[in-house]
Amino acid sequence: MTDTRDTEAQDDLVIQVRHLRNGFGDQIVHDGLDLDVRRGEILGVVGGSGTGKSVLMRSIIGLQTPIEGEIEVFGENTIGREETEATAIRKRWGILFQGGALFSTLTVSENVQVPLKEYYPLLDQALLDEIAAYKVVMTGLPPEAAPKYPSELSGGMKKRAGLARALALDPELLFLDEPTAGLDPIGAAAFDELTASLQKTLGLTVFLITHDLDTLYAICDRVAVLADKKVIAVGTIPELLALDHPWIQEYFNGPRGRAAVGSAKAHAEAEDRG
Ligand SMILES: Nc1ncnc2c1ncn2[C@@H]1O[C@H](COP(=O)(O)OP(=O)(O)OP(=O)(O)O)[C@@H](O)[C@H]1O
Repeated sequence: MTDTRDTEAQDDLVIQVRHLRNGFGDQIVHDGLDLDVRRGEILGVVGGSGTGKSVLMRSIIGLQTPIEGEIEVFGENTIGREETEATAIRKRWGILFQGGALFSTLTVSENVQVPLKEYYPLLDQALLDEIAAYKVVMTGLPPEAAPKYPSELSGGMKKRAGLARALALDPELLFLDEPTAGLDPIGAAAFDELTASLQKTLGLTVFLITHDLDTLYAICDRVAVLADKKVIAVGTIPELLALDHPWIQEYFNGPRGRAAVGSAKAHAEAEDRG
């Protein structure tokens, strides 16, 4: 995509977005947006409401056709692909949409089996049940949750069930759209820990849209900031804090930002004490 980038660094990029332009009618949401996501990182994506975080994710996963720009995932261009090629790429990622997006008429186990049946139609039912049971337990749900319907689950359990479905195909890349929204602080911290531990054990790359400062401090390797229709900065939180952009300063140094630093420090100290 860029001639100047050396091959090794490019191999290390799971997502590359260049010159992205998106809009709806007269409204331009992205204009000249660039973003790299590195293999094995948890990248937090932040920005004010309506800055186009979800539209960016939808563009990367092929649900939104950009007006202009290039997007590569796993080194493959994802825009305008033949359906069979697009399917091969889609198999390699999992998505947790805002709110979990579970099918309400299916049980948790059946929800997890949806992508398995779509991509592997010949798998027999016993194996499907077994894989679903494994994914359910892997996301910290009790095995008894598998035959339950979404309406019988708490908000946190629904998120975990959504995550189990996102992990159904053993993806390398995970998209999480506001995974802790609507969870109480304890549930949100537990979900963060789950994300971090799955990322480590499964070697995942994670694209994580969030408004949750605690999540950024607790588990994100780098943070990308969307503003002015672009990614205006990407880096670790200390790197971002060194910039004097007003939104970044207000976001990280406002009262909620300072509280998140305090809770991250307290958490680290508690871990040190064992
Ligand atoms: N299908 C659509 N049709 C028209 N406008 C849309 C559509 N999808 C998104 N938009 C507009 O694009 C802009 C960006 O939306 P998006 O949902 O990506 O924002 P966001 O940064 O994810 O916001 P939030 O943090 O509130 O979830 C908004 O102004 C939204 O109204």
